[in-house]
Amino acid sequence: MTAAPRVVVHPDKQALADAAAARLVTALVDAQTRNPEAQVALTGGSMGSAIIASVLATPGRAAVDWSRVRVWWGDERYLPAGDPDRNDTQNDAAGLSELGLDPAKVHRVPGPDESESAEASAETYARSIREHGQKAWDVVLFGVGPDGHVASLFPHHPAQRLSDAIAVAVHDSPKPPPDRVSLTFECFERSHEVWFLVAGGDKADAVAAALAPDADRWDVPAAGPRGEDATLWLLDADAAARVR
Ligand SMILES: O=C(O)[C@H](O)[C@@H](O)[C@H](O)[C@H](O)COP(=O)(O)O
Repeated sequence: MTAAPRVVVHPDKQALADAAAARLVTALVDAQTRNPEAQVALTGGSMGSAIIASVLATPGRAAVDWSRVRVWWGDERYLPAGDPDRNDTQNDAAGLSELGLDPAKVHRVPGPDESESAEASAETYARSIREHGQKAWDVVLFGVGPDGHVASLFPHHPAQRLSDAIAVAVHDSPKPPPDRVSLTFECFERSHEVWFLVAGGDKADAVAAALAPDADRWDVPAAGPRGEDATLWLLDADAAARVR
């Protein structure tokens, strides 16, 4: 069973980031009372970095034992380590490296400097998840593109359809760069909580389409992932403008 989507609207992007950060701190503390380690999948985009900056500014963050948090990414642009366009580089710049994480528990997707191909990278990443990624993610964060994409699963792109796999190489992405590695819908099914963080009027149509009762993830990938315990759409007022 998965949880039906619930919508939470905040006045603006900063309020959304701050509230999501407080929520994340609480979720990680909770997860650490259930299990030795909390497992979180981060996202790129401006919201992926905004939540990290807000976590850093939240006094409550000291309640989390950051050395017992395992960090993953839902997708990565297939670029060399440290490239400014990589999701992890942008998250690092937002303050990820200042949280006190154990670098051995920060699982980065190998780029072309560390793997022969996006396929090989996806395989290596999937292997790490099998080894260290417990039974389920505690929290998976997603940004949503104006086209309704999540992670690197794009509308009508064949990579969406891969089954029996944890991670997939994505080529010919409609958004640059063309080569990426993404977790699959199947992998995201193992999530306790799935949170979509969406701000801005340019996302209003995509949000409404994803939340429509007859939404199909082939057309609107953001309609796909759901958490077992919670599926939260954390929006600012502009992104929520067309939600009924
Ligand atoms: O891989 C990418 O090209 C981006 O990371 C992308 O997937 C981003 O997460 C969304 O477009 C939401 O972006 P915002 O958070 O800036 O709205």
